[in-house]
Amino acid sequence: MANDSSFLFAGIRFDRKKFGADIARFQKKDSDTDSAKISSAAEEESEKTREAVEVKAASTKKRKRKGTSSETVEGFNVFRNSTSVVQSNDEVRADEESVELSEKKKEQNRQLERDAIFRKKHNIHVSGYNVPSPLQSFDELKSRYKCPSYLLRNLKELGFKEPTPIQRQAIPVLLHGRECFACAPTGSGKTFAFVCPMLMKLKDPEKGGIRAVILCPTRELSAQTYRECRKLAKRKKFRIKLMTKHLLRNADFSKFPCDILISTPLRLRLAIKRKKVDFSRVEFLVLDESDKLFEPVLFKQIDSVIKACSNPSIIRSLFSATLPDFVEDRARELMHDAVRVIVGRKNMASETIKQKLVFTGSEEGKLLAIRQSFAESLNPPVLVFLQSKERAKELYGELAFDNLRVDVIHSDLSQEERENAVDNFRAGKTWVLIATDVVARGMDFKGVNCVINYDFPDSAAAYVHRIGRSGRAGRSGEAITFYTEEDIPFLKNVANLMAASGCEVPSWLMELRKKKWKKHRPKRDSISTKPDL
Ligand SMILES: Nc1ncnc2c1ncn2[C@@H]1O[C@H](COP(=O)(O)OP(=O)(O)OP(=O)(O)O)[C@@H](O)[C@H]1O
Repeated sequence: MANDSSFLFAGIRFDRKKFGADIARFQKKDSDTDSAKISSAAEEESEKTREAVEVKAASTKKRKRKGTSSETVEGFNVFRNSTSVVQSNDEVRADEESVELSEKKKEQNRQLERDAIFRKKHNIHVSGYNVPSPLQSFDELKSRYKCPSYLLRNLKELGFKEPTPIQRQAIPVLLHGRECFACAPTGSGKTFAFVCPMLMKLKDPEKGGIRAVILCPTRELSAQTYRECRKLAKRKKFRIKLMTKHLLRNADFSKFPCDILISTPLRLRLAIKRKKVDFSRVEFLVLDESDKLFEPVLFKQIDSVIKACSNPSIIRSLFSATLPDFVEDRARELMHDAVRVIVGRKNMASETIKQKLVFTGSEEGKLLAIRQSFAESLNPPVLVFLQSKERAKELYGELAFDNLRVDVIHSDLSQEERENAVDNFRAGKTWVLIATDVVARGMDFKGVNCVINYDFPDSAAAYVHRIGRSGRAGRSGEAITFYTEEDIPFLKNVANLMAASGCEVPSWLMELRKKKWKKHRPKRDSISTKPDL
């Protein structure tokens, strides 16, 4: 009978854990009833049999596993269905690891979700593999990336309380050693977005050659970036150098300790060609206003710099407020596993600028309109853009005697004259600065209240960058664009940019047809009212 019962119960799994309460109840009754005794005996028997079977199974399993694992069977744990489950240490660990892994995965997914919500809130769009989480605050520079205190102190002194959207995303990307191409509106703090990770990664000053390079399309912008870098690196003895004509001529580049070098592409190209400057140790290369640098005229120059920066672990980044597709394509070819960061919409004008179009009919109409505008309400500083240096000089010739504090900047001036023009405008000594596109990009003249496009810009990018000299760092600004008959084919292009950045545009403008707009610099009548001698 015992054999019979053991036969009957062999293989039956009774989940003692699950039915623990019932077992206790039955066990209590067992003492009173025969049937209960029988059942208890049967269960005991079954338990013995089960144990025997399971020990056998375990030893078989152990034998099977011999050679692959020397772990001993710990014992019986869970009874599942009708088969015995015996877990080795390995299996237990594997189970634990898989639980841990799935927890980790779940937490990663939750973090991805939080990042996506946060990015949406700040209008940040990213693409690329495994993009690092954006910064919630500058405090995270310390908690996540051990930012040195000198830099945090400098930030405080500059009055930077919260990171701007481009800083929130581009800084972690670069700190993770990822290459990056980024597009964010004018005046949105792109300079700090690349200087901050650069300073953090360089850690301390070193003597062994050039370690980081920032390329800017104009001398004015190079000089500005140099000043910004020095402000941010205050209290740390980094060797930050601006490649001037003087430096290029006189420096001994065989012994040139330099942590960060800022330059226009032409000067670096000359440094490579004439002075055989070694760029093979460069760890960071930034192409600021990258779409300008990728234009054919400058591309040859930057190409030689990119090639000279041969360090295989170099981190390259591209920044601009306008990022045409051809630049993205080049960037992808050039970079490894790059992250793309776009704030707002690509190639969009800043939303803090009130934009207006004014029909002036003719060149005379433009001069009248600007005089009238200044007479009614001159709210300096005002920046006026023209399409060529000749026209800038002509307008200056007209306005210089109008009892305005007016100055002019263009490429025919000496370096010193250009610097003076910028400094005087910054200091408020000049109210109206007449300019060519030489100061259209990157220049951070704080508090420019109004930009006047005296001559219609020659491209969408030129429009976005010119008007972006006002309305910076969250401040409001104004942009007025004069147009004549010749510019009408391209009005729709400006209207689209205006509408995209939230300005009201008359419906008739939106109904116009859009025309491909590039290098629109029509021959215009002279501005000068003085008789030719
Ligand atoms: N986090 C911040 N908080 C407040 N101000 C900031 C912050 N970051 C930068 N700024 C300020 O914003 C201004 C514009 O910054 P920056 O010149 O870097 O803009 P940008 O995006 O490079 O513009 P552009 O496209 O015209 O070159 C500067 O005066 C800078 O000091």
